[in-house]
Amino acid sequence: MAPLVLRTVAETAAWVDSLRRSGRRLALVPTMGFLHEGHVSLMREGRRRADVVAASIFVNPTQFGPKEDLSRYPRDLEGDLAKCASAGVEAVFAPVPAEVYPPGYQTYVDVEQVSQGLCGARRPGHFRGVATVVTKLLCLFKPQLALFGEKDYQQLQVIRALERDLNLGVEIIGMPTVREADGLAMSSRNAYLSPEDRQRALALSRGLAAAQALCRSGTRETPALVAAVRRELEAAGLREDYVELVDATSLTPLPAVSPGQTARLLVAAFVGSTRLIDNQPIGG
Ligand SMILES: Nc1ncnc2c1ncn2[C@@H]1O[C@H](COP(=O)(O)OP(=O)(O)OP(=O)(O)O)[C@@H](O)[C@H]1O
Ligand SMILES: CC(C)(CO)[C@@H](O)C(=O)[O-]
Ligand code: BAL
Repeated sequence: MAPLVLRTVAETAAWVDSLRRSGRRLALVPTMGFLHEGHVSLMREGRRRADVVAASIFVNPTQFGPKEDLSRYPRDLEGDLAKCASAGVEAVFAPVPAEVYPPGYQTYVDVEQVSQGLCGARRPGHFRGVATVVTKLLCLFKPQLALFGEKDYQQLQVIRALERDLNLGVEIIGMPTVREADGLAMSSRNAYLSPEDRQRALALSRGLAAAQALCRSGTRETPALVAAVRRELEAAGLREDYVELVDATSLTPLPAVSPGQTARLLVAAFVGSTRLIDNQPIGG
């Protein structure tokens, strides 16, 4: 069935109220639209864990830097609604920016520590925008659970922190990265890639796999693991934004992967003008 499309905060609040009166458990999947199988995996898991799934489709202006791709970010509401329908989504919040940030809007959420490095360092203000809109969505929908992808690994840690620090009482579920058959992490921004760039973009997942193989064979020091990723980026002619090995929860940089440690290797790189990210657990 086609999902109910909610355009305003007032309509959404009324829908949420009636849902709460019915006692049904709600799962929320926030997105920026141009949906792919990664998003659909979150929706299906939400359907499995709750009675009702709602999604938001909102290209959030506050998380884009002044020179980033806000105006050309891919959009396809009609196609997205069809995908939501087939994933069993009951309602989709698809507001215009002024509905989320009306004149006089002045409240922002800063998650201090986990926002600092990685994408936070490379995209100043990005996680302030993400944390603000996600807090607003969680307050509006009051879901029992909300699902996010590990593809945006730092974002997931930022959202876990804000939920905990603000006592929002929402279960935050992190879901594994859905990949194309050749390993490329699915991402709405893959739509920007020419066929040649699409091939070159494989260097991100290939580099992470090479580092993991190296680690499994006993090389556990950060410089060697990072160099394994860099080799793949360089061979494909990609421009590195960062390659870092960090603790999987605090995201603080690690000098090496210690035995039994949960570490995460993260990469961001430009394929032409398109910035892509990927990550994976490493060691263990
Ligand atoms: N390949 C994926 N596997 C699992 N979850 C994903 C994947 N891609 C995105 N998600 C998750 O879907 C949610 C919405 O993400 P978003 O709409 O920004 O999609 P995106 O493909 O990450 O877009 P972008 O290309 O702008 O990074 C986020 O929680 C994100 O982590
Ligand atoms: C979580 C999110 C929907 C907030 O705008 C966005 O950052 C995304 O799509 O990952
Ligand atoms: N998927 C994270 C949203 C962004 O890059 O702005």
